[in-house]
Amino acid sequence: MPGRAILREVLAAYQEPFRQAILERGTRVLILRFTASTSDAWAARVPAAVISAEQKVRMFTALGARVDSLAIPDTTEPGELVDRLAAANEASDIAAIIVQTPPPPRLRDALDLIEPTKDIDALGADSPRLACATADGIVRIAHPFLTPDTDIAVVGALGFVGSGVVRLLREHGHTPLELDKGHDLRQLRDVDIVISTTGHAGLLTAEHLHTGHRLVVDAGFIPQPDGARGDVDPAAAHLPAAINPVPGGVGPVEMATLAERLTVQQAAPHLAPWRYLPPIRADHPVDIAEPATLTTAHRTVAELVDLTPPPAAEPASTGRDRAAAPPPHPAREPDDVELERQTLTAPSPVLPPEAPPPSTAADPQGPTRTIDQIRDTLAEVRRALDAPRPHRDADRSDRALEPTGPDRADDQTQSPSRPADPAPPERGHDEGPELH
Ligand SMILES: NC(=O)C1=CN([C@@H]2O[C@H](COP(=O)(O)OP(=O)(O)OC[C@H]3O[C@@H](n4cnc5c(N)ncnc54)[C@H](OP(=O)(O)O)[C@@H]3O)[C@@H](O)[C@H]2O)C=CC1
Ligand SMILES: Nc1nc(=O)c2c([nH]1)NC[C@@H]1CN(c3ccc(C(=O)N[C@@H](CCC(=O)O)C(=O)O)cc3)C=[N+]21
Repeated sequence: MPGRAILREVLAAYQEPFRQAILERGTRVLILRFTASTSDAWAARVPAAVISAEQKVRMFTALGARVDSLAIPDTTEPGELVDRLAAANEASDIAAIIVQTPPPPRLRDALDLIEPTKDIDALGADSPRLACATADGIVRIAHPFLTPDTDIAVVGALGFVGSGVVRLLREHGHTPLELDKGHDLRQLRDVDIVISTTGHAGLLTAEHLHTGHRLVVDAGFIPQPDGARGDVDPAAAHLPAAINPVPGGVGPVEMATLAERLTVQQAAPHLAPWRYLPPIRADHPVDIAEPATLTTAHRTVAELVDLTPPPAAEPASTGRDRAAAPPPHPAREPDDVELERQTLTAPSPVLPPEAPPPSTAADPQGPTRTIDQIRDTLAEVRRALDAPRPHRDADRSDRALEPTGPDRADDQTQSPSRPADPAPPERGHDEGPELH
């Protein structure tokens, strides 16, 4: 799952039509995080919050928003935080307020005061959104892999991200197995899809994962001196048929979802949700941002879900004969994996705004219907891509993230504790196209 390519493509699609409008509105976003005065379990979460805040600054700036990125001490009095949030609620040019989680426990309740219309990451009790942007992105990635009878497990199901994933899956008609601390994680062996959101580096090993897993979404992001880790033990990451990398997976996907949330709210209320389509067939090439970003083992969806083989009349013009593809579950040979072009819908206004992604979850027609729906979507995407789109130039992905507007991002108290990034606080709003 090429998270960075997804983010580039989503931003490229939003910038050309909407960036100017967002600039002209003077849209502001407040990002608030806490610095650590201790070295306990809560403080261990701060580096991920720092990195994530930086990514949000870059992404919102690229969209044309002005970002106030503020770090305040974890010793801040609740009343001070309440005052800051109240001021931001009142400020008519502040469109969105994001407080980096987890907050210090004694400040948690203040998040419920965020004005619901500005709560684009579903932090407060009254947020109109069902789940945070990360959970939303995870479920979009998993969606093409889901059929009504798919068994899904969410690990870390009681947490900020995991609980959102559970809510969204339920809304799609699924009943995930919910696992959290104290549960026997070997139950994961019995499901088709694993979504892991614990933040416990290397938790899932070959004891839990195997070649029958169609998809593992690893949402863990644990910065370490030699780079970020996920929940999946790197020694077991080759086992599932599809798995996202960390970094380069869920993080950028979250940014793409947040970008959509702000764009919809500020400039494009009828914008269709961006969608992710894994490769279907080699003879259905769909445009892609950057195949070189692929770092994951991929199979076609036809191999990943229990599908009847495609009609014999379908030509397999390139690559392997899909109709002869093996069933999904037997142990995979190393040479049974091929890197294929990933597909992403044009998330832009060229797509009909009224069309939500086809839901396969509660479809009584079963898996065959799934592939039909995906084919329909692909046809739609191809039509969209055929339309003239100036920003789809060869070099558009390099231009996509260049913040060309004013950059008020101003992270006032960058944490010195970030282990993965020795770069100075000024790092990056003009350092290049990567949101990394
Ligand atoms: N875009 C991205 O890439 C994002 C990544 N993240 C990452 O996702 C991870 C989780 O974040 P968040 O949801 O905010 O964290 P939370 O602390 O809210 O949730 C984590 C959940 O996992 C549980 N858990 C911890 N260890 C285990 C274990 N060994 N077995 C089973 N369950 C366990 C926790 O239980 P308990 O509370 O009892 O410890 C908790 O319920 C972090 O690494 C975070 O950095 C988060 C947001 C976005
Ligand atoms: N209210 C709130 N919402 C969050 O979504 C939230 C949060 N608080 N607190 C902290 C966690 C962590 N998190 C990440 C987001 C993006 C990357 C990301 O983009 N990472 C890059 C790597 C960046 C780098 O290493 O410099 C990648 O995976 O490619 C990582 C981590 C969101 N979180």
